[in-house]
Amino acid sequence: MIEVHEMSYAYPGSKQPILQDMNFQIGTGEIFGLLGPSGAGKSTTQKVLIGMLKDYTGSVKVLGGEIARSNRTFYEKIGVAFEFPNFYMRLTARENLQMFRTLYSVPTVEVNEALRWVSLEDYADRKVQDYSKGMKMRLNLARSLMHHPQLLFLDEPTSGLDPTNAAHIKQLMIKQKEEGRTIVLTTHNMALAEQLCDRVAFVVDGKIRLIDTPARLMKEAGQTQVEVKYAHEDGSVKALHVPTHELSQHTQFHSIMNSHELLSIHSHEMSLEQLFIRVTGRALHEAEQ
Ligand SMILES: Nc1ncnc2c1ncn2[C@@H]1O[C@H](COP(=O)(O)OP(=O)(O)OP(=O)(O)O)[C@@H](O)[C@H]1O
Repeated sequence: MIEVHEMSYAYPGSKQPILQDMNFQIGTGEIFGLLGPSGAGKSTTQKVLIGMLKDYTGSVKVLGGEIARSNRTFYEKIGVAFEFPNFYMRLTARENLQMFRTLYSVPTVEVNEALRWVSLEDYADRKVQDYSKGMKMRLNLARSLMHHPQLLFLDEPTSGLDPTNAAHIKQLMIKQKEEGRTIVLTTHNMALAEQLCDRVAFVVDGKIRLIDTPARLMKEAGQTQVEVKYAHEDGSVKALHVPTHELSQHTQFHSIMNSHELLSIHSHEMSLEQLFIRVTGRALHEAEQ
């Protein structure tokens, strides 16, 4: 479905390539997650994959052909929902989708049906300018699915959604996968990646550091780890996480055990998020660095 070989990309005018020597394949029916902190290059990678940025080096084959040479029919086979959708704000959701439908030469779903997919049927006749950010995102997802694309590119598909709507969108993605579609998504959200993705790629500074299934990643990094909560000198509560097998050699752990008031100790499995920090040395969200 997608084959990327030694792909690098530099934005015009920038000296350094933003993406460097990327290699990966995505199979039909897979949900593939590009995970990484802000500025890692996830969106740029997606823009190369959808043919928006064609001046890459290396090879990028999508749906059988080199993407730099793709033609209009390619866009009838893919669906794209990026974070900032381009809607006609003064038109209603229904009018917007009707307008987008006319752009396709392939069969498209009825507008009401598309709105039902994302639970917006009751707001069909409201102007998009009066939609919340989350509603616009859902409308954008409906737009990207209207023409039954084989391949979907989603940028942060659940960001900004409340838990109910996020769960609904997750179900919609699972349904798309069950119907045989391939999904490439970007996210900062490790929980989403764990729940949805068949495989994930850790992207940092424009490079892919690791690709695997969430289950295998967690098994390999695996083991359990111990979380120690202790009282810090400044009065705050601090936490330290140590893989169980490193406990006997872990100097900081021993120092805390000997010199601080311990509030709790328990063991749990390492999350994908903690694994990301271990593998890349970087946090997914700046506040955690
Ligand atoms: N049009 C552009 N021209 C020059 N540099 C750009 C352009 N767009 C993005 N960049 C730079 O490319 C790098 C990667 O950006 P990109 O948007 O791909 O990251 P990201 O991982 O998707 O981040 P986020 O999670 O915040 O969306 C950043 O350093 C960004 O500043």
